[in-house]
Amino acid sequence: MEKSILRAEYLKKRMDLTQDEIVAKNNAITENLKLLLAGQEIKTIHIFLPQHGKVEIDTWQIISLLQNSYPPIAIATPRIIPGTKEMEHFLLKPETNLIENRWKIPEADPETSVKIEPQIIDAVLIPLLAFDKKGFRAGYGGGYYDRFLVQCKPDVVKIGLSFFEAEDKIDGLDRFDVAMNYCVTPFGIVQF
Ligand SMILES: Nc1nc2c(c(=O)[nH]1)N(C=O)[C@@H](CNc1ccc(C(=O)N[C@@H](CCC(=O)O)C(=O)O)cc1)CN2
Ligand SMILES: Nc1ncnc2c1ncn2[C@@H]1O[C@H](COP(=O)(O)OP(=O)(O)OP(=O)(O)O)[C@@H](O)[C@H]1O
Repeated sequence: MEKSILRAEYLKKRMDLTQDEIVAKNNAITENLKLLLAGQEIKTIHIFLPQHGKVEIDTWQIISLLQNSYPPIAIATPRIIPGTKEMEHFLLKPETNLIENRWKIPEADPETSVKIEPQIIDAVLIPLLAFDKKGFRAGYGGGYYDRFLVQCKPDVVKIGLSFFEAEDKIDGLDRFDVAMNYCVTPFGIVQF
């Protein structure tokens, strides 16, 4: 199905989730991600922070788990460079000062945080609305992650997080679309 149609359909599917379903799905995604990360050698992981007021995966749960159980793993988080479709990246620590951007996505304060280069990142957790059986995704449509992922090292592990299962095929992909290596859902780990 066409990317733009899937985007609208999955925004609605998300809005229709009950609070109980959201909690259960977040817990299952965190558990499944834990299993996936246990088999990887990761020093630095890049994690998006959930948009306030929207139904997104609660990555704070994943962040707490990493900070408590795997403190040597460094966590990086993106900041949209205002007026562009580019992101820069900062270390996320318990003491990091967060500022909400115009879309109510919390971001590290660029004045007081440590900036990192995409090349040092070993794994990226990727937000998405829908994904397909080949590992392609539909996001909010900014193209932020496609621009970012090509700046990472070639063997960076690209991990999508999804509330829902795969679509057969996303149509309307373009030459910039970067496929993921895995997608973690409440139902399991999909490898591409
Ligand atoms: N938590 C989180 N952070 C993320 C993403 C994400 O999906 N989730 N993104 C993933 O790439 C990027 C932000 N993506 C965005 C893409 C488009 C618009 C946008 O065009 N907003 C419209 C309003 C859309 C609406 O409210 O439905 C606008 O400002 O006009 C905003 C953010 C980077 N950070
Ligand atoms: N590396 C790039 N250089 C130039 N344009 C790009 C690049 N990556 C993506 N684009 C363009 O950005 C637009 C949005 O891309 P796309 O529909 O793939 O967004 P998305 O993956 O849903 O969003 P996001 O990555 O922000 O979650 C498209 O027109 C796409 O061609």
